[in-house]
Amino acid sequence: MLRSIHRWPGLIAALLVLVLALSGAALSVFPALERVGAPQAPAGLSVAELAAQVEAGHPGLEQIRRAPSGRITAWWFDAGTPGSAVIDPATGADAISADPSPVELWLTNLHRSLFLGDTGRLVMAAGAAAMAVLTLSGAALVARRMGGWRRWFGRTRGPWPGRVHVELARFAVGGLLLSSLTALWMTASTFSLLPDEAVDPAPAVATAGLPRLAPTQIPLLAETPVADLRDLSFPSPQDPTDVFTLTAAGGTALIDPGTGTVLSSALPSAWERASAIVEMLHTGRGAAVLGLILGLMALSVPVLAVTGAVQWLRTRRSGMRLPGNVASGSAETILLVASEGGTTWGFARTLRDALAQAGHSVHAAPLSAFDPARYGKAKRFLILAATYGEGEAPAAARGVLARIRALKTPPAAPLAVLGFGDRSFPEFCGYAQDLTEAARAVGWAELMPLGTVNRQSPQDFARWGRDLGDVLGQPLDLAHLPQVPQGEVLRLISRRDYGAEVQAPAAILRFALPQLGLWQRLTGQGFARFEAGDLLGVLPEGSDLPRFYSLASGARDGFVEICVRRQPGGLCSGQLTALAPGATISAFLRRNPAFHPMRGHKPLILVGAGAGIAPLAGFVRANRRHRPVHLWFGARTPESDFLYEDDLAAWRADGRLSGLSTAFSRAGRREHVQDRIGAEAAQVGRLLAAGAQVLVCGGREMAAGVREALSAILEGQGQSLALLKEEGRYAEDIF
Ligand SMILES: Cc1cc2nc3c(=O)[nH]c(=O)nc-3n(C[C@H](O)[C@H](O)[C@H](O)COP(=O)(O)O)c2cc1C
Repeated sequence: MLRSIHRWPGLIAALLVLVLALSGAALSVFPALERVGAPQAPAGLSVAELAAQVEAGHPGLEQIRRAPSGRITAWWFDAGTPGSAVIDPATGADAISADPSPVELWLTNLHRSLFLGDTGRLVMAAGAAAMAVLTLSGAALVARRMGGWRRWFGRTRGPWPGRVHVELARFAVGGLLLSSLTALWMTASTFSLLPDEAVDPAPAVATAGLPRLAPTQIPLLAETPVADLRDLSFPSPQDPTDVFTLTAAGGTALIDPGTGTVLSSALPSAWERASAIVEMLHTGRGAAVLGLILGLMALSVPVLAVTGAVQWLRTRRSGMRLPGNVASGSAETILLVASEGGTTWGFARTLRDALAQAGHSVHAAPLSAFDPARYGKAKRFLILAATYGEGEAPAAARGVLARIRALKTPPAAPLAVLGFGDRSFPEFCGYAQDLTEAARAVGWAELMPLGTVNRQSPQDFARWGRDLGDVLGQPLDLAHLPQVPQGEVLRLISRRDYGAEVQAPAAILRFALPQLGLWQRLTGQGFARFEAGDLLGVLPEGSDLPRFYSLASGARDGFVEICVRRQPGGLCSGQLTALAPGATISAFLRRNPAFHPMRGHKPLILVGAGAGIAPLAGFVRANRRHRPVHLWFGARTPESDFLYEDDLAAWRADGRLSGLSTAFSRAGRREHVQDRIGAEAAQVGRLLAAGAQVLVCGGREMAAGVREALSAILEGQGQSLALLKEEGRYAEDIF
């Protein structure tokens, strides 16, 4: 609910709020410039002295006004010609032109009304209202995410768009709320919806009709310091009944020009005073530093808009929306989902529907939104969690384990965890296991022992559903039809074959990028945005289960490239390695953020064997900034299966690859890549000491050997692989 309140005004009024924020930020500079540029009155100068000095230079003086910045402007009528200037109060002489800056006028018109008069003012007021709703709902969402208002400035976790959004929001929210609420007040004032009009003094009774006194002879003008002055109007020489009108901090007075006596006066009402304060807070006129701070905060709005939109698109893309969700505070079953590719959300939907049909109220949410304080009516927690990397959390759920481990009191309602994984990975459902152990460690009661679903098996899921039904005391039929991801057609443009002579047939397959729609380009969906190391899901003919291949190219390369080793009896690898140029396949993209080089210029140690070179070759190809990259590559013989041999030589020559070490198991020294790493331990050690990140891709045995070789080197440096992993400096992509 709160999220919808935040999302919809944000999406609908985004442009309006952006115009308001950016023009407001630009306008905030003017009061500061005026404050710095305006000649200030010397201390103790009275209004009478100032008026006398200005009148000496401009006998036809009509009005003097002092702005909150201290800037004094005078208007006069000289020989039938009107004139005006900013006055230097120290001398009474003209200082600079009183004409407002055309840029400021243009910006003010844009900011107030989009140049559309009253209609524009109402539109901008709607923008300000949207901004107020956004800031209030945003503040509540930040507090919820951080685990309460008291942890407002706590550490943020999770994927970057959400993190940047929260980091910025918590600093800017106060200023944005102040700006939007004061804008609404000022609009109400403009449309006379507030009783804040200036209280005029009662009309003056007749003046004495005597000749006008000099300003210095008028007691009230002599007593009033310039610092209190707002406005002083002079009586018209042609009208003997006209008076001096002085508006100062304390109110407005009408003064008989012939006697200097106050004929009538009025104090400003509380509303008028409040409106003056609101105007000062909004415009920064009279509070230039505050204005600049508010302007800076307004500059966060474009970043908030972009990160908010990216987050929204990501959520949509990963299917994290189950319509008809019950609010977190009223649901009895809390269903939390940790997913990277989105398929677990399909299972969550089936489970939610079955539970709802059985009469349960279910709140489904991403696991990253887990917050024990929010589930007032919870009777049970169900966590569906996929596993990535090497037994790790999907990117969106990173940090949740630490939050569970830090719980002082576990939720009262018991927990069941269902892991989604693939038995071909060494850490089958490793993340679900970690969640179960963390929950047990903090004393969170178990509703059911850990369940697992291998390769999205509907049978495994149905079996777990029956067990859950037994615990709930009512049958639960979970008939889930896994959704086959929508593939796009990729056409093969070239292939390079290797390894047939050494019984390790493999091919580098290069496909043309599919045609992209405008929406895909704008949102970065599908093949619009990918990097080497991401995964290509290929749907083989005759199976609904996709097979994943690491990408050897990024979108910037302009093609989609993978390496495929033909597995004996392998359905997908058999079909792929039989493709002729011009043939097509159906495939989709899956991001794999756990296996990307970290940003920066620290060295990369790339280790791969056979077809495992694919993502590593992609990293080298993308290394246009020439960070130090050293590749250790293993194959059988240099003649048969040295994949990318020519490309590697070219990248070595142009500086994208700084070092290449090869290991051939059936030629020369007859060694494996891990042996080469051991033999070159000194160089590996130097790179590790320089902060290198290690990325390993290949078979399981090779990865185990590499781990062992690296551990030996790290031990010598007082380091460990576990430490490296913790710092995000070691990642594997194993098949
Ligand atoms: C790059 C990658 C790494 C994976 N790592 C593991 C793993 O270490 N252990 C495991 O059991 N499953 C692993 N899996 C399998 C996924 O957990 C499994 O396919 C899951 O159903 C995906 O759910 P999702 O689509 O909701 O993210 C991995 C899958 C991919 C694509």
